[in-house]
Amino acid sequence: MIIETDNLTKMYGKKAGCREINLSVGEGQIFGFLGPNGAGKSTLVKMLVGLLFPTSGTARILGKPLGDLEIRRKVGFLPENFRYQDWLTGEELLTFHASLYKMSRAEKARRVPEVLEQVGLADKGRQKVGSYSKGMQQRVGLACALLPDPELVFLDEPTSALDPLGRREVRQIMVELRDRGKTVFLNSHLLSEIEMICDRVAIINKGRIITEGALAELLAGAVEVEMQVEGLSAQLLDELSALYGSYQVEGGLVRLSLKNNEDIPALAEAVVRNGGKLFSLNARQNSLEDLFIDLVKVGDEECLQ
Ligand SMILES: Nc1ncnc2c1ncn2[C@@H]1O[C@H](COP(=O)(O)OP(=O)(O)OP(=O)(O)O)[C@@H](O)[C@H]1O
Repeated sequence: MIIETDNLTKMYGKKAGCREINLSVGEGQIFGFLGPNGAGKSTLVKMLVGLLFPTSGTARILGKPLGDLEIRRKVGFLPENFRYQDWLTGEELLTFHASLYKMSRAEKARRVPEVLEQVGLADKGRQKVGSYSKGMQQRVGLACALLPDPELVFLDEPTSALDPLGRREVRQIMVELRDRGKTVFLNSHLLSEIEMICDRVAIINKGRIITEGALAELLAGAVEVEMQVEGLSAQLLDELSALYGSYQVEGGLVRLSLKNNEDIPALAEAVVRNGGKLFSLNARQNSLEDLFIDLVKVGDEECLQ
């Protein structure tokens, strides 16, 4: 495992940053870490990159305990609130970060132009960071994170300042990293972005992980169906109720939820067998946004009880 945490907890005085986090992130995947504002995402990432000490619990990164210096050289990090030295040029900033990574002179000379190219700033390296747009500053931050060709890279909202084209380019960079066997730990509020590229996700709310798994499996459940049916008999409605629990009828439209796509043929068959005329059937798979809102809402309601 590339990241393994065991009951990792951070308390800020009496307030929890995150509690009893047990996560495993495997090699060569893009792992999406999401949660509402103040849920504990940055707290966890800061502990994993060594900026905060856990209050209790342990974690291993690339097989070594937190704080191992050799491992830190193999880890990249783009923080959420990036702010770099305005007076340095892009090249100078990267050269400084390369020194922090203890790169040799030759390595610096090779990697700095490479990462500038990778993030689309090849012709801006001699320009002062203070004159960069917000999107360019985010790109140079990403370049810092990619500098050591990391085995594991933490990206906290890496596309928040980028235009749609820039977002696509950064997604492409993340996918390329994964294709080269690297692991990307991605914090993002852009659920569509997470849905597009992540292999696994975890959702955190109020400091605790509330779900974790392969994205495809998490989204495999609940399919919302809307059917236009003529001839809705009591017998048909009884069967729908017996098979699928609740349903709603409005005019000739019937709406219900199925556990997954596999149940669609049986539903159509039940309508026809009970004398219904099926004019249309539209099925919509739950999106990550639906899942996120449902889970976070349930968590909040439980807290109020
Ligand atoms: N230095 C700190 N001192 C006290 N409380 C803190 C500190 N940093 C974070 N917190 C609290 O810990 C909780 C988790 O904060 P954290 O910044 O990890 O959330 P987040 O999920 O990253 O939020 P966002 O999406 O808004 O960036 C919040 O309740 C926050 O107020």
